[in-house]
Amino acid sequence: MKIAVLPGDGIGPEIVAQAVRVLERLRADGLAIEMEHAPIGGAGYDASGDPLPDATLALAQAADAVLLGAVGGPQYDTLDRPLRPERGLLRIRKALNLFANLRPALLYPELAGASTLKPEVVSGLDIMIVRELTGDIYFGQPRGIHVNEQGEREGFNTMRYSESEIRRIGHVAFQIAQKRNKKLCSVDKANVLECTEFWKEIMIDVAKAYPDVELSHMYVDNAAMQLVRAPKQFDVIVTGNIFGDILSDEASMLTGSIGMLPSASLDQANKGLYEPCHGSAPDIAGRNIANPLATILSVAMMLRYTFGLEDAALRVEHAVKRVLAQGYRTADIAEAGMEKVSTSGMGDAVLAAM
Ligand SMILES: NC(=O)C1=CN([C@@H]2O[C@H](COP(=O)(O)OP(=O)(O)OC[C@H]3O[C@@H](n4cnc5c(N)ncnc54)[C@H](O)[C@@H]3O)[C@@H](O)[C@H]2O)C=CC1
Ligand SMILES: CC(C)CC(=O)C(=O)O
Ligand SMILES: [Mg+2]
Repeated sequence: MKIAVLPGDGIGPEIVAQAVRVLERLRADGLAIEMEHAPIGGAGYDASGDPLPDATLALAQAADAVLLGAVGGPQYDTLDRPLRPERGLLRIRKALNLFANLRPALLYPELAGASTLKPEVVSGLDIMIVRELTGDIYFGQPRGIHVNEQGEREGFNTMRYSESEIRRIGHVAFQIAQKRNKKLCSVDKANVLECTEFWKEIMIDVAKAYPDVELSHMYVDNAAMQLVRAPKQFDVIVTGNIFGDILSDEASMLTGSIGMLPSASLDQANKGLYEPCHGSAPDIAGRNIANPLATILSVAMMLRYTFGLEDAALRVEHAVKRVLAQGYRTADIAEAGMEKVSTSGMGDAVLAAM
């Protein structure tokens, strides 16, 4: 199992270090895991002037799976924007054809008090957000900032989806729904945006191949509201790139913290890139206080989706559950009066629980 490890920036190296310890422990217990590190994002730019250096992309392409921390930081938010996502993060997603982004928002019962919602509203919460990851307004051309016909500067992006892009993410979502509670909600803004009107039309057509799955539709503004009103009405959500990006950050708070939300980004053959849903958190970087559990849970997703090692995935997930039951909390999930552990302290606890 060849794993490319790309820690990135900000808290990326801190949280990835804890996930690597988990992989090392699995290796010590017999799994044939090989890891190689490479820079991405600001680390790549600082090393070679490129947020996705050729050697990093080649390593990721040759690997079976990629473990990523996060990229970005205020030092790169200059006018020339050296880390424009289409040069780094979006580029690696496209190059590896990672069109299916799975973001499970699962509430560990031990964290019910850390959720922004009342325990009775969130207890038992288990939503799978299936986000299309290589299309939509994040990739659509044309895009840019130019002077328009009135002589005024304007910025513009293009929301677009081809039929085949919608169909393939639709099939992924329906197949996941089949294995769960056979309920799929497609989120769009079909009342205003032709692109998502088309999305809805194709989803309805894909549904014909899955008569056992109940397909519903919801506008994204309502979905954002329903997620905080009555989130347990959802089981599997399928949506486009930008809506999925936003709704998954929102859903993370139902589970206690964005530091709890892992993700898998998969191609057609389940080769995958695994990363927490959050960013590089520059506001807490370098202080050993970030929550590494989303990244550790991303390792569990890697074991499950790319390597088919369900037992190893469960071992990691059970260890996370155990440390939460034992009362270990990083600052983001600590309720008032609870003792807080550091990033590495949480890693120690997970390893001990394994
Ligand atoms: N996949 C990626 O690499 C992503 C990168 N970014 C980049 O990250 C940078 C910061 O972006 P933000 O909008 O601030 O989003 P962010 O997700 O990095 O942080 C938002 C808030 O959540 C907190 N947070 C995030 N992860 C946490 C963790 N593991 N433990 C505890 N608290 C955590 C942060 O401290 C911050 O208050 C930007 O440069 C952005 O472009 C943002 C999202 C995804
Ligand atoms: C470049 C952005 C699309 C990264 C992000 O916020 C995400 O994938 O969640
Ligand atoms: Mg995001």
